Amino acid sequence: MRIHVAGAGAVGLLVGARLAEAGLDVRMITRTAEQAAAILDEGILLSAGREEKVFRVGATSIPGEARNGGLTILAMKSYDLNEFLAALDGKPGDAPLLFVQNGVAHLSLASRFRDRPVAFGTIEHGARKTGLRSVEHTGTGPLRIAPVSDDFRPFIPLLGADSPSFPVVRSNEEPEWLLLKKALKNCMINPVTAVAGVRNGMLAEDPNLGALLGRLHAELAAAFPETADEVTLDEVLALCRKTAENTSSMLADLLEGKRTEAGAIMGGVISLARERRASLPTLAALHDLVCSMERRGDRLG
Ligand SMILES: NC(=O)C1=CN([C@@H]2O[C@H](COP(=O)(O)OP(=O)(O)OC[C@H]3O[C@@H](n4cnc5c(N)ncnc54)[C@H](OP(=O)(O)O)[C@@H]3O)[C@@H](O)[C@H]2O)C=CC1
Ligand SMILES: CC(C)(CO)C(=O)C(=O)O
Repeated sequence: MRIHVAGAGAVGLLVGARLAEAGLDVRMITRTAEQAAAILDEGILLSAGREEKVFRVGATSIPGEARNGGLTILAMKSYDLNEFLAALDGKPGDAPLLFVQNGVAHLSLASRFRDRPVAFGTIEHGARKTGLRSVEHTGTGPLRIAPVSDDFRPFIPLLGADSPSFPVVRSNEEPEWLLLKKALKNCMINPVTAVAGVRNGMLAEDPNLGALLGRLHAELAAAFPETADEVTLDEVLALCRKTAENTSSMLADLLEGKRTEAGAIMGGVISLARERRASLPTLAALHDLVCSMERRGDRLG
């Protein structure tokens, strides 16, 4: 089965390379023709520790190619989904879609594709894009996949890529629940690393940043008590250690002067808390700080 990976950033390149490593027929869908040409000519260069490997995959910059059969993994940022999905909207087709964005904002998109099998995934890998066709695997964790309907069959080919360096897990949880738990972790790790300008591992080492993480955790656990047993502070710290060398996706965006997913991750969770009449003052303050840093770019003043 052909797998299209739409969005060849940190996560897209990592996923594309690891699926190709498992022998799946991968084709990247990039935003620019320049990137598609680079990937086609030279393959994806994946580095993990001291190991470097090149994986030959297909590549195109034509979004409509995702209509031509196969399963499509959407690996762009949450705010870029709409533009890409416009190429599929209203077009008949039964090709499965897997969303792997952080945050909760994109959950509502599933209702636009009632004719297709849709699943939502969470990624606990660390990935850093280092060039048009190169990516560093900076931390291993599971790709969990939860289908919107109970039918997992369309996504079974992805289980074929399961390996110690790229665990792929079939989740029996509701997508809303899976994404909420991951979003809470991102609400702790991403803004703190972004504002402090540190890699993930520092949150498990620096006492002040650790205290801030603890405060955020207590606030989120009070607002979402049903997650308390599954999103423990120890688990969040374990994710920081597993991805110690990673710059979180939010910090990476600020460093590159790109738009962040503050709205999809923090904004989405703040809205969910508001519906329960719970307030998240620490998270709201971090949200404002990240938005201000994003707007000002790296300029002083
Ligand atoms: N980085 C990480 O360690 C992790 C990230 N995530 C999540 O994964 C998702 C992706 O993040 P990440 O890979 O870091 O983001 P990146 O910004 O590195 O990559 C996003 C990619 O999507 C491409 N893109 C944007 N619009 C389109 C389009 N219309 N068609 C095709 N490609 C498009 C961008 O292209 P261009 O560069 O040309 O604009 C870019 O290459 C996010 O939701 C993030 O929160 C989850 C776990 C870990
Ligand atoms: C898993 C983690 C925390 C890796 O940095 C991530 O999801 C992100 O950076 O957005």
